[in-house]
Amino acid sequence: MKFEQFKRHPLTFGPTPVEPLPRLSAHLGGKVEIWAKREDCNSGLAFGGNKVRKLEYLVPDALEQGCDTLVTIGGIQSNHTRQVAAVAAKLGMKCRLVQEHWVDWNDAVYDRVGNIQMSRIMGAEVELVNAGFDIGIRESWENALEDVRQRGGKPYAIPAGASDHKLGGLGFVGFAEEVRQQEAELGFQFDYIVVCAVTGSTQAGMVAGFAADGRANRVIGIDGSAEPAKTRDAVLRIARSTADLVDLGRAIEDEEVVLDTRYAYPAYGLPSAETLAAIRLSAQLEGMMTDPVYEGKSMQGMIDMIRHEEFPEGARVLYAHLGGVPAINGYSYLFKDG
Ligand SMILES: Cc1ncc(COP(=O)(O)O)c(CNC2(C(=O)O)CC2)c1O
Repeated sequence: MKFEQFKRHPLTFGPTPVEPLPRLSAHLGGKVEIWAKREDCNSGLAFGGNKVRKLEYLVPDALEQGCDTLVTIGGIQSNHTRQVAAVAAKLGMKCRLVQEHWVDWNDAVYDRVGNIQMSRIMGAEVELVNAGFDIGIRESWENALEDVRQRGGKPYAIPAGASDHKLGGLGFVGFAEEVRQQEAELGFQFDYIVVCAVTGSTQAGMVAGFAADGRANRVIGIDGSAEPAKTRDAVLRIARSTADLVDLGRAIEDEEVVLDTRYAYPAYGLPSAETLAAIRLSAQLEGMMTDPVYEGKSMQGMIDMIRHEEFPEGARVLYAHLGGVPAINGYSYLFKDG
């Protein structure tokens, strides 16, 4: 089916803005022109983010099935679970969130601020589970689905990051379509798109979407999982299934998935000194906030690649800002001195 034929339930304000980052570009030598596409400003639903764009294509399925409860999973400071809670509130549906201990981080307020705080305020049923990081299908999530059924509810199953779902890549096929329209208005094409990848369907949707004009391998994924084999497998699998779904007309080749594994250290959810430096640089030069878990690492990667001249001179690089800033409140100690 053509992408345009898929049902979309509007949850975003419309096409997300693209803006130049001239001060950051100049600070890094002025040889690469950096732009940002602001998925972090895509919706009024509890600060929005990349998952709201994905959920626009899952919601019609949930409504058609007559589901009454959105059920999903993430870490304690999951942006994804917060966005699902917001969408459930907006739709008048119940929400069950499984929040596992994905990050070995002991900030005093880590489980009381930011994303999980908002999810609770929005009325989600938040269940803390003592299990470690894994982007795969979890028993805790399957138990939650069954518990909702046992209580007479009709759950809609949303896996981590809304990624391992038949419709999970569609939102970011739409991202690619939007970029093409914006490029036509701007009068040029972006040479590269830089995006953080963890559960995979954001990059996967972009790969499938940009494959339409031969740019699949211009989507530079920056691994944030620190388990890159799992993330890469997910991106490739979801890109291939999404390409089939939208009748791309060809298979996505393995080498069309570009995932840079250099920047996820020391672990998922834990920033390095270089991540913190990237967060501060973007904030102080462009007033653009990023986060210690996801966008701080993709910003770190983009900055490092530019400093090492890994992009050709004159390249236009589009940085996909996917949201994530609410989690920064759980890392307050790291910024106590600015
Ligand atoms: C702000 C932000 N930026 C990038 C990503 C990575 O996206 P994918 O999971 O689609 O690869 C997330 C994901 N977050 C997860 C979550 O539980 O919040 C799915 C892991 C994100 O929240």
